[in-house]
Amino acid sequence: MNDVQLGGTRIIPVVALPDAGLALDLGQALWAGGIRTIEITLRTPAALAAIATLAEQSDLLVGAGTVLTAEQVELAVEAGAKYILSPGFSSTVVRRCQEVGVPVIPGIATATELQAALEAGVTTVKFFPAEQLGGPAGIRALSGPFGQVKFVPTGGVSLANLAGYLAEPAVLAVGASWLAAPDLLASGDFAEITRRSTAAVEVAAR
Ligand SMILES: O=C[C@H](O)COP(=O)(O)O
Ligand SMILES: CC(=O)C(=O)O
Repeated sequence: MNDVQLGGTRIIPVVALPDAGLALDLGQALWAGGIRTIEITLRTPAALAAIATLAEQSDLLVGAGTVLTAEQVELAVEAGAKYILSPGFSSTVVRRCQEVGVPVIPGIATATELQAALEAGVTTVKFFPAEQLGGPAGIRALSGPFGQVKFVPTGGVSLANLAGYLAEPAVLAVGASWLAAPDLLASGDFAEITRRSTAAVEVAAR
């Protein structure tokens, strides 16, 4: 269920897209930089249309983020999302994903939430907000009692600290917004999105 193939690069750009018309240019810019997956957050009205566009017209593995309700699970999957992410843990969201048969990566911030996720049958979780929760050391600490869990740290991950996260054996991939930052999307600076992607993929390949 949770064996999401995160495109090999272990880097998930987390994107709040202001306009679905940007989706294809964004997808191409990320792909050119070696990125193979994307998390489109349901934080903007453009999100579902952007998911549909990228699912149909790009080779990126498209995930839907900030999924907070069972209805949003359905809408995201209908639009073409191949995996679902949430900032926190909701047994309702997880159950709907399991019923629909789509991999889900819920967020956790504590050992208690992680136990709830395990009880719900989830073994891959988002660690959010990662930097504020202690970064790689926080993940290492949770990995002691929860050795079977894979983490997707998100929140405060940057080019500067990326290598430290990826060096953790329990880290499946990281999520981060700096690759396709809001100011780059607003100004249409897709070349910079490719540059940032290339730099991140280079670090991940080391
Ligand atoms: O809401 C936060 C995003 O999910 C990712 O965090 P970030 O902007 O610190 O990379
Ligand atoms: C926090 C995050 O990445 C999400 O909203 O899914």
